[in-house]
Amino acid sequence: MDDKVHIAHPSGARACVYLHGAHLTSWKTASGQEQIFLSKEAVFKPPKAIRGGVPICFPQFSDFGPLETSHGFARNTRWSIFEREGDTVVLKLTSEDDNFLEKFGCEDSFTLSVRYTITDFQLFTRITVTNTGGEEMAYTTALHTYFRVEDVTKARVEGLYRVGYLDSLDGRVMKTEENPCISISEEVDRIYLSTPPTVRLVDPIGKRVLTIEKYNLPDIVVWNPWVDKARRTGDLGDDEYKEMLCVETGCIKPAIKLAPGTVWKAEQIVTSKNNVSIP
Ligand SMILES: O=P(O)(O)OC[C@H]1O[C@H](O)[C@H](O)[C@@H](O)[C@@H]1O
Repeated sequence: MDDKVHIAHPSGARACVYLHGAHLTSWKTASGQEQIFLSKEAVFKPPKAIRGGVPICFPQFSDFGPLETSHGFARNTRWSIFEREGDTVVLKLTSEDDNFLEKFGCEDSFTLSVRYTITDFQLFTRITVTNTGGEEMAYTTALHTYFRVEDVTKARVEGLYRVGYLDSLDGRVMKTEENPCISISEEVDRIYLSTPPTVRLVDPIGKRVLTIEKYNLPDIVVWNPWVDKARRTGDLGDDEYKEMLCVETGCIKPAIKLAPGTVWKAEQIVTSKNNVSIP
């Protein structure tokens, strides 16, 4: 059975999603430009998560939850195809698919689905969680998107000015963003809380502006491993940190609490403007 799904839009836009993790590894807009970073050293062998693309962190982001598996197990597990049509694919993972209790200590009963749709210059992602059990379910989640940038030292994230963040490199103490534009010149690992509905990633050398809109995903992680962490990360090339910037939309703090039988939905819409001249 094939382990990946290709979706296409009549404009020429294309995307590729692996069943392993429902992991989007490539998104090319109608201009042909790749928007997503995927490490040349990525390992496509479960249970290892794929380095790059869009890992889905569920039912926990990092260690924000009771599980020992960082970022949860959805990214390490094979999903099934629920729907597939032209520009859209919907993948599903349910707690009945695998023994998540024995393997990861997860007691919840749930259905998780992710829908990807592409248009000429947009990528729509919708996550739906249904609590199919009899107890309240608590979880944290994120779309851990590795955006491709031509030169991370010239890239910037806009829209987080004056937003509070937990600095994961400084004991997760709360700080406030003092810069209207966040630029990267060292390792950065921050969880911005209660962020505005739209942020922008500007990549001047790649001549592109990505607008990230989101619903029900209040938090944003900005991560770049920089030199030392890239060297320590086995499935990332030593210099590849220059070509990537993670801007991860999520629900991290506080955790979501989902009553039995209820449904939670969240969406992210990324619009990429290509071939723009940026000063
Ligand atoms: O190496 P991974 O488990 O894929 O995690 C990669 C990164 O994910 C997030 O961005 C976290 O904030 C980082 O602390 C972590 O290093």
